[in-house]
Amino acid sequence: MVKICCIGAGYVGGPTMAVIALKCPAIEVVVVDISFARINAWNSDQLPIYEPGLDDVVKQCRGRNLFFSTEVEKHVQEAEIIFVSVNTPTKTRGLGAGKAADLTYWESAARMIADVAKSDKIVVEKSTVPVKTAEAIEKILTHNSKGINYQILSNPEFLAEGTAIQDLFNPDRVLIGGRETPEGKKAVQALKKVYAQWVPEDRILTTNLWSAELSKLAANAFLAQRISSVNAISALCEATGANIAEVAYSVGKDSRIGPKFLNASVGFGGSCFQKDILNLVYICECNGLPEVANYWKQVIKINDYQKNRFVNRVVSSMFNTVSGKKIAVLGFAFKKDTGDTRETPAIDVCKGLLGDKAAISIYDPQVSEDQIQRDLAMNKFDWDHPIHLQPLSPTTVKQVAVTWDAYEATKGAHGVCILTEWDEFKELNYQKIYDNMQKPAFLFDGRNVVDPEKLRAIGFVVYAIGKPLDPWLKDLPAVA
Ligand SMILES: NC(=O)C1=CN([C@@H]2O[C@H](COP(=O)(O)OP(=O)(O)OC[C@H]3O[C@@H](n4cnc5c(N)ncnc54)[C@H](O)[C@@H]3O)[C@@H](O)[C@H]2O)C=CC1
Ligand SMILES: O=C(O)[C@H]1O[C@H](OP(=O)(O)OP(=O)(O)OC[C@H]2O[C@@H](n3ccc(=O)[nH]c3=O)[C@H](O)[C@@H]2O)[C@H](O)[C@@H](O)[C@@H]1O
Repeated sequence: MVKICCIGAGYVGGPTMAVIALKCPAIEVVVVDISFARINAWNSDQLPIYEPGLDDVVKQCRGRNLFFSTEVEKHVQEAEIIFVSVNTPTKTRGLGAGKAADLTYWESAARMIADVAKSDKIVVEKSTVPVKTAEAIEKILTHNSKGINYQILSNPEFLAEGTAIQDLFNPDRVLIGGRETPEGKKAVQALKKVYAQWVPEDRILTTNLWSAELSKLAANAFLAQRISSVNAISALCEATGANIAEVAYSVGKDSRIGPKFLNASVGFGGSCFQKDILNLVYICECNGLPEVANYWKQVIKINDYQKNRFVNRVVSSMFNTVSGKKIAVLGFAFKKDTGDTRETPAIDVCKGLLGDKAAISIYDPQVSEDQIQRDLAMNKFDWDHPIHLQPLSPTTVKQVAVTWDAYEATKGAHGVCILTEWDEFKELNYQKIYDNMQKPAFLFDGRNVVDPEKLRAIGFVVYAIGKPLDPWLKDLPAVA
């Protein structure tokens, strides 16, 4: 039986390996992690991440050919193929701080593999890494190889959270990069054989190592760029009376542009877009390409601008101060159908409102109070380090309350901010919410989930990203 080991039982390692185990019953898959809490959760009925369809897949194969363990070295030693899916945070100190990828966790995984291996291994980069990382990993592995043959492959992951299982079952493409030597080609074929169990052959792309590594960074940069592009246009819509929904629809109808990823929002979040673009920017700078670096940097700048613009709209609409006012925040996750809050725009919006001394009441169907308090207390980029290295009981932010009900969160509030596009927010009884709020009652829709006209008919003052402005806001100065 072929044995696969995956180092890192996170959002990528867990679901990816569960799907490999499901689709390849003849392969034994062990997912290992240094976090006992994470592995315990993977072995329980309460999985450590919320992902539609994941419970089902895990239930079908856990204990059969899918295992979760903290015995990292044992399983690394036994495996023929080792996926490495550990964190690759943005560096917070030293050379490249605030931009470059911190490869500490990757390096320690590679050194551990070199220390314990007793047979030939295929080592697969599953984490998103800078171009040329494979070269560094190769050096670590072969420096003291004891005659062991290592082949490094780049097999970046393209799943999106909230649709991970669907994406893994039916990927647009699987990308495998390897060395162009006979041994390299053999390793590529071995990994291709795994995916070919369920992915049509024409969707399995094989390239050289550097193309595979760079394609992942480029794909995320292109996706994020679309959001910043539509968000930039949303600001112009508000200034001119155009409607971003109509503009995005008309633009997306061009088959060369396409309709996806054109939803204007309060800004993109998630663990990767910002991190990967910063990483790309750093790589461009290191390669003497400042113009290219600045081009991509602008995608991040517009995203920050969009989040600031939203906070400024809230504060300026409410008589230029939210001090002591209750603001309800509906949605804290970075997108719907996930409990993940990494780099969620809600963090920046809440911090902005707290900076103006608002009292915030937050409701999200999948995010716990503990997580929200951690997020609001944590320094930038600190979240992307293994959980056991993060402070256990962070200081709680006193002006923040977390509720488990949207009606409770909005009761007595002066304003409501919708920051995640959860489906249930479309179905709320907004008349009831309005009746229980302070007047004038403000609603700021950062995800365009409500119909502004219907809410205005109830009596709300409504701001919706990129939509024609409420008469209330029209006379206020443009904000940026
Ligand atoms: N979250 C996502 O949707 C996607 C993430 N990626 C990339 O995949 C990589 C992992 O991301 P996530 O799964 O979201 O991170 P994560 O933080 O959920 O999981 C990483 C896991 O690795 C473990 N770990 C760290 N160092 C270790 C070591 N030396 N030995 C054993 N375990 C170790 C941590 O304890 C943690 O559980 C990143 O490079 C990310 O950019 C790529 C595509 C999608
Ligand atoms: O490398 C990664 O981590 C992954 O990053 C993204 O996946 P993810 O961050 O999980 O979620 P997305 O659906 O891409 O959404 C990212 C952010 O953009 C926002 N978004 C998305 C689309 C849109 O039209 N408008 C918009 O504001 C979302 O609300 C969310 O905050 C990519 O879509 C995946 O292909 C990639 O594998």
